[in-house]
Amino acid sequence: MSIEQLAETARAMVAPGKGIIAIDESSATCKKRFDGVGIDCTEESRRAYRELLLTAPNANQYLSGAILFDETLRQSTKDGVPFAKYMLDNGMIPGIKVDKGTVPLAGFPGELVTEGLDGLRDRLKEYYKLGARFAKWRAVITIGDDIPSGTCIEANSHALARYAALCQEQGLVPMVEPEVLMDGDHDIGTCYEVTEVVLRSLFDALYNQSVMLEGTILKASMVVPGKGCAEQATVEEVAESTLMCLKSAVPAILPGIVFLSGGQSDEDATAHLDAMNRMGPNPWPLSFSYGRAMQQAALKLWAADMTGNYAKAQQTVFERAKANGLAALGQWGE
Ligand SMILES: O=P(O)(O)OC[C@H]1O[C@](O)(COP(=O)(O)O)[C@@H](O)[C@@H]1O
Repeated sequence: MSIEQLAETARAMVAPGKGIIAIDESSATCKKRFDGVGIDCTEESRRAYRELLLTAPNANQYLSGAILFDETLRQSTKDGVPFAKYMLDNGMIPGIKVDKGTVPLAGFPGELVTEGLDGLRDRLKEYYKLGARFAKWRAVITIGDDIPSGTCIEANSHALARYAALCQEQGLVPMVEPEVLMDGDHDIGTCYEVTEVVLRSLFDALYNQSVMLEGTILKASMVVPGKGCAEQATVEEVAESTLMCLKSAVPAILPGIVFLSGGQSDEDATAHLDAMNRMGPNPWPLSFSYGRAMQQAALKLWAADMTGNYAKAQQTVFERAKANGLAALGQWGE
């Protein structure tokens, strides 16, 4: 796979006014979300829910792609069209979550490292055949007393870089996601410092593993105070801090940055993205790869009445996609 083809896919992922819907919850996370609204989590209920999200009428005007879970990439619409084919036919790029989740980092209480490198080359080969053109790996960094440690940051960066190099070898664009969690009572300054160190470490590791940045997308967390912090930040503060942090640590050659929502409200996730784009021009397109901030309204409606609310739930997916697509242009709420 040439770097030009990878770069083309990466640019298409962050095409103007478009972003990504993240529907790659592992079955355990999906169960947590379904339990929250009283839905039985079965292979078929997960399939039906993902169909609702992927086939929301006109949402593809604002969605360049979706991140799927392994199970979903192998599933089809109720009419028998494989989801990957449905997406490609509707102008959306199929992506796949390839990490195998987090485990405690031995010797470092309270810290996590992401697993999934063993056998990854062969899994990527298969995912490519199934239609995936980008792949996501999520590392989790927790802020707390004396953490994150340098060891945790380095271990996660090293794994991210190894996965990214394998993705490019197999023709998939890596979407590297080092998520700094919002859990905790730390202030926005602490989140800034940690995020900056994490990003510097990540780009250092990507460089060391010869990952081509032109064919890489960063999925970043925004710089925000911890959920338990008494002093919450304004939209402008979050946008300014996040932009400054990214500008100080992310090379300009990167084709784009997308954000995770991390537990922010739908409105906040959109407002923050919009504000950052209004503060541009920025070195890279800034867009979204939201999970909860794209889905939670639809999930609630669908849970309340699966048949009666089906169209309404799909309409909210369209509305969330449109709002975030406009925010990616800095034109939300005009
Ligand atoms: O815990 P899991 O199953 O890996 O899922 C974590 C989720 O976090 C994300 O990376 C970001 O989602 P949010 O926007 O809801 O924070 C999703 O892509 C993914 O589904």
